[in-house]
Amino acid sequence: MRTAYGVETVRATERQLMARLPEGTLMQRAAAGLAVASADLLGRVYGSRVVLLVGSGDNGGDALYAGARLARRGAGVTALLLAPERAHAGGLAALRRAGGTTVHSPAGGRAAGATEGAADRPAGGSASDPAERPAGGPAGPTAAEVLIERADLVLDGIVGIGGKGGLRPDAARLAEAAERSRAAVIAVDLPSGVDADTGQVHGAAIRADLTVTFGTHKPGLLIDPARDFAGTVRLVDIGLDLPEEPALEALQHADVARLLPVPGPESDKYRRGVVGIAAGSARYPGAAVLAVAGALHGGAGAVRYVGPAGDAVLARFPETLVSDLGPAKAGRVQSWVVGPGAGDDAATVAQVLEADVPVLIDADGLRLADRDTVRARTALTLMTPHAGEAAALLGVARAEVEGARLSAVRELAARYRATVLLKGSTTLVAAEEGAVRVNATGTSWLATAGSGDVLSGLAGSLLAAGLPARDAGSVAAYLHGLAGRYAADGAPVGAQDVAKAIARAWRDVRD
Ligand SMILES: NC(=O)C1=CN([C@@H]2O[C@H](COP(=O)(O)OP(=O)(O)OC[C@H]3O[C@@H](n4cnc5c(N)ncnc54)[C@H](O)[C@@H]3O)[C@@H](O)[C@H]2O)[C@@H](O)CC1
Ligand SMILES: [K+]
Repeated sequence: MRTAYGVETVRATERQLMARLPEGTLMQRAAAGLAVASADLLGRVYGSRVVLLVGSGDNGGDALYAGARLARRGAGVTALLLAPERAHAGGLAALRRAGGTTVHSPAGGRAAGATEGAADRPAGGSASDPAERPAGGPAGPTAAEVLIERADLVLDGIVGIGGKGGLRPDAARLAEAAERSRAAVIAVDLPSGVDADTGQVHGAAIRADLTVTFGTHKPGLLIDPARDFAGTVRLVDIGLDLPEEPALEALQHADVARLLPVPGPESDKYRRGVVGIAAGSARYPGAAVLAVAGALHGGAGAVRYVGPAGDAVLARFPETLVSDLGPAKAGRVQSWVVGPGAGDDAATVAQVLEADVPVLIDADGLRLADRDTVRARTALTLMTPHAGEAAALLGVARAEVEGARLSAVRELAARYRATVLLKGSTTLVAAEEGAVRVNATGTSWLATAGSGDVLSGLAGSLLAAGLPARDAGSVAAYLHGLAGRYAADGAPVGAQDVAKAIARAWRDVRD
């Protein structure tokens, strides 16, 4: 299991540990790990050009100490100090002792004002806003920008877990220069400008190829949009003694393998669970077929279908038990999936919600379900909205959900007293309490019509097999994401192909 802890927890555990260790030990551990990761990325340290972006906190300290280690191995290291008077004193001294140089960098000075290797001098004037640049003619690159442009590696130590809001203008300009440069960019602890706890990005942020994070992953490193800024994430152990329950957790192959329902010698189709699918309409029969396709691959012993698309379902999947009597009279099931392609059939949704078994509500079902009835249910409820549907359920704009996915999914779970799976490039699953699960196996090719119907069937099937809602949702998202990758293989993919590839995902996870 990959886990992530929020800033408050990191700070508390760091305090405990620091009280027992000589001063500066943790920063040295962090810097050592950062230097190793930098050397790995550079390949050859000797003769390489390394630029450190240094803010006013300990994040900058990490960068300076790592820069000192690289300088000792023969790299040419220049630190751009955003606030020289507040830069980490010990780190500055270490860098200078190792032969590194420092440059004052509110990015105002023109390139002519900077000489590479000029130690301890301002890189030009103090103008830090484009409006303050010398008038007349297009402004050339600043000294800092030229250094970044020529670098092989940029270490982003502008701000770490102490960051508040988006980057300030002078820091934002360095982030833009780093993005333009061909240099590899390593974010120290997390990309400056992203919110460690939520994954929100307010304005400019560093775009990293690699993030070297200390002690634990931070939630923001696993959730979009911030995840996209982090690149590959490498965790450096600094010895933190973290509490049992993380803020966020991400299943890995071994976790999924442990959770998958596997039939024993005594199993028959009823003991393995029957999943009921109440989906599709005369207008959208395909949604029923796809939900059934997902359900057949989810580990339940049988799939029961109710709705107007029975013929279409049977034509594709003759093993389905089809009924046209409606959910209440269809026969026993251990879980229901309701909503995909349901159109305006509110009566079916209402009948399903009355059942005393776990219910998965998706798509049209999310719109048609009576909210008080959902809240009052005693059996499990799993809701599977995409960002647009989540926005409608919360009464906010879609962009608000997309920008703050973690708080949106938590809020939905609390408001509807349900487990909620929020679909997207990083799918999140939140129950009313406990760690939120994040899934990152997906691919953007999965954003295809019908793909969500397959996911619903799959997750519903896992519910019927007896998995709790959080496990059913996160295991389904994991398998579905993998299946999407296999089916797409770098090219557009249809939902049916995703359903077919679930078996391969299942086998790979169990191997
Ligand atoms: N506390 C510890 O034991 C350890 C901390 N470490 C490092 O220390 C970092 C935390 O250090 P700090 O608490 O000093 O905080 P940071 O260095 O993350 O940031 C604080 C400074 O950044 C400035 N700042 C805040 N928001 C900004 C923004 N949007 N734009 C520009 N500047 C901004 C603040 O004015 C403040 O001076 C971690 O992320 C990690 O890199 C590591 O050395 C490991 C050990
Ligand atoms: K950083």
